[in-house]
Amino acid sequence: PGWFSEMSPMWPGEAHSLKVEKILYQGYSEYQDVMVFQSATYGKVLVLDGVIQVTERDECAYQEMITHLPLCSIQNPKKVLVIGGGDGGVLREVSRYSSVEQIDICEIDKMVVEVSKQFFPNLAIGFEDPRVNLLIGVAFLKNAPEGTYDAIIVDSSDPIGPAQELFKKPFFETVCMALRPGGVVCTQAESIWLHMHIIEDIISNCRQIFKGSVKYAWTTVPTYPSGVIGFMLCSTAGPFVDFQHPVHLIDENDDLNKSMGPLKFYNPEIHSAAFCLPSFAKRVISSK
Ligand SMILES: NCCCN[C@H]1CC[C@H](NCCCN)CC1
Repeated sequence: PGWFSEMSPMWPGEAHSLKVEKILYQGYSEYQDVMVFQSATYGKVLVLDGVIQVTERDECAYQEMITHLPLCSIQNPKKVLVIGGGDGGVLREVSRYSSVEQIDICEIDKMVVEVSKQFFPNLAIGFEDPRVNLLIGVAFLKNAPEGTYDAIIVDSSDPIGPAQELFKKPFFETVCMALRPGGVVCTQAESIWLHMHIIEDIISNCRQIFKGSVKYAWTTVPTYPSGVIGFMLCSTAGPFVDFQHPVHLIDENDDLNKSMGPLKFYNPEIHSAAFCLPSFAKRVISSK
């Protein structure tokens, strides 16, 4: 009945709208307002504090890129940590790797997990993998184990709200300590059309903390404001990581991948292309 418009001070003067067929859930967790609606053309939509998180139609772009950009850049990831990601989509993508032995996920809001399990079975399937350990809350981050993870994926919402700490320097230091030498992190890194200042801050923090590679990639997600979303890819000191040329090819015929269904978005060419930037962004990002 009507339209949902995504308005926010984070993208002033613009709003992406989706035609609503039916509101399926509305609730308040201890951290944020949670809503799910059936849209006319993008499937079900998850909204937190008025901000679109995932839609069934285009979530593949975000979940596949934020996961495979880091994991295809290293050999044989074994231990993976997901921060945020309570909808389960990133877990689904991480579970495609037979080399992975342990997937820890640290999500602040258990309502996101419960709502995803109820309304987004194709994302929550990620929680069914026996390698997954779900930790609710932030305590884990306060004393994350050092030098443990091959890869950390920070699948966060935006700087205004519960995820604001995940965009600050101390958090990047915690992530760096939790990684093994040559380990990689991939974070949700906003939009080059909307947030060049946020991106500049993230880049300068990351260049100070991560002594390996620091690269920015981006992709298209129609239902995120400005239609694009970026990723910050960093590696710690140790074995060199060339993010722009994947060293691992996902084998779509192995059992794990078959059970997750074919990749809808990610492929090796779009992996490399994701690091090509328009001049206005390249000028800022490469110079930092
Ligand atoms: N697993 C999906 C989690 C969703 N991540 C974020 C949801 C909010 C979205 N705002 C985009 C704001 C403009 N860059 C960024 C991705």
